[in-house]
Amino acid sequence: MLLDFSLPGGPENKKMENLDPYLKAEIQRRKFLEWIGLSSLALTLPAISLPGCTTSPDKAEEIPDFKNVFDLEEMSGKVMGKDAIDYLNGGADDSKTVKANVEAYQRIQIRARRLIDVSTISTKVELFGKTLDNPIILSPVGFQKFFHPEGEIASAKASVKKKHQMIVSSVSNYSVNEIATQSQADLWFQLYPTTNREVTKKLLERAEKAGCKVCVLTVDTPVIGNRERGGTTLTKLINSKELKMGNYEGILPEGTGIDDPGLTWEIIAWLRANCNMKIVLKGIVTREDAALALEYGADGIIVSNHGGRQLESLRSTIDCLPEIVEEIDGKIPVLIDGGIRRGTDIFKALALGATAVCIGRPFCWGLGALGQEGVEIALDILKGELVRDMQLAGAASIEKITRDFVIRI
Ligand SMILES: Cc1cc2nc3c(=O)[nH]c(=O)nc-3n(C[C@H](O)[C@H](O)[C@H](O)COP(=O)(O)O)c2cc1C
Ligand SMILES: CC(C)CC(=O)C(=O)O
Repeated sequence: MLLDFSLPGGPENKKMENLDPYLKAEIQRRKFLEWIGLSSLALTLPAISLPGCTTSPDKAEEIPDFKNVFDLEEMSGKVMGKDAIDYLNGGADDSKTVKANVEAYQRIQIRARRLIDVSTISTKVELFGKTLDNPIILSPVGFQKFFHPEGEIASAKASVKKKHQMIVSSVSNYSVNEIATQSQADLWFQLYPTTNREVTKKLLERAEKAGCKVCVLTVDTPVIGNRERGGTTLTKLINSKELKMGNYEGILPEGTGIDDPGLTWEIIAWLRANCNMKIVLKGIVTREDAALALEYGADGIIVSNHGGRQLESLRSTIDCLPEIVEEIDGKIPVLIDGGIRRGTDIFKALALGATAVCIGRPFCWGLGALGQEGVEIALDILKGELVRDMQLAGAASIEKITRDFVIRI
């Protein structure tokens, strides 16, 4: 049967714990291929290979055809352990906001224009002084080794290869420095300030040393949401000796929490005084807080409800977007995440005023299914869909995707 990469210490993991991570990944891959009856593919998928394992191009057509990110979700559900699946896919309470994020996109329809030259499509966007190849960013997702042994390093390598911006979570398993060094990625850093500002300062120093120019401050996590699905998994992850939180190594005194329920808007001035990164607030869901973000000098915001994992009964993020875009009025970039599963979702978010979008679970499904290669497939699928949708809707570049392209039903 498949290897169980759920919490360390499980019966399968006992057998695996002394193995090199690459070897573990390869075994996981081979077991999976065997399980779906395509073991010959072990020789055609080149990302992680054992000595003597050769690639054979004539077998390439046998690579399973992932039509959309849901195919990756399905595959990851077969490869990963139950705890990992629940941690990844679960939300707060009854996971209604998780569903709302996805379903809300169906209440928006596209008004396509005709006879527009779409022979060349540009997906480039300008963000914080840099030109990004495309507006699809990898959201910060913690504990990625729980999904695949190569964790954040696999995701970062995929992001470099496919030219997507990646945001590293404070609670990544590999440290931001290891991820940057091994992938050569130009990363942004997501911050959970601790109650101990000296520790927070050290986290910022580590991020800056790893080359991060943008600090994404998550503002929706004064405490952790009621994660009924997966139950105690998150607490176990935070305290796990095996799946360490790389960024906190050697700096987190015993008993110091990784969230701070006392955090207020003052944190923005404190961050300004203690780092040189751009400051982006992640988790804004109202017009009022968008106004405060401007007042306190944030450089950008991400409209997010943490993928429905924090407060249940929040509106879907795409429903929150218009009032926030109106309030911000072009003064700073407004990004969005939550429920984006299709190129058309990205198109709709951009039409409603988002500068770029972030995706969480979709790239992790790829990671859980096939490691780096799976993340690459997820990114290819979403970017491919976006490009085709831009052609079909009649918008040849991102700036041409305006409000007129969508209508709410
Ligand atoms: C498994 C998992 C771990 C996450 N970890 C973090 C984190 O460490 N920091 C953070 O700001 N958001 C975290 N998030 C939230 C994501 O950044 C993002 O807001 C959310 O996944 C977007 O929704 P989507 O998964 O529907 O795309 C996490 C989400 C998931 C699914
Ligand atoms: C709360 C964090 C420790 C991790 C996280 O952001 C998440 O699991 O959603």
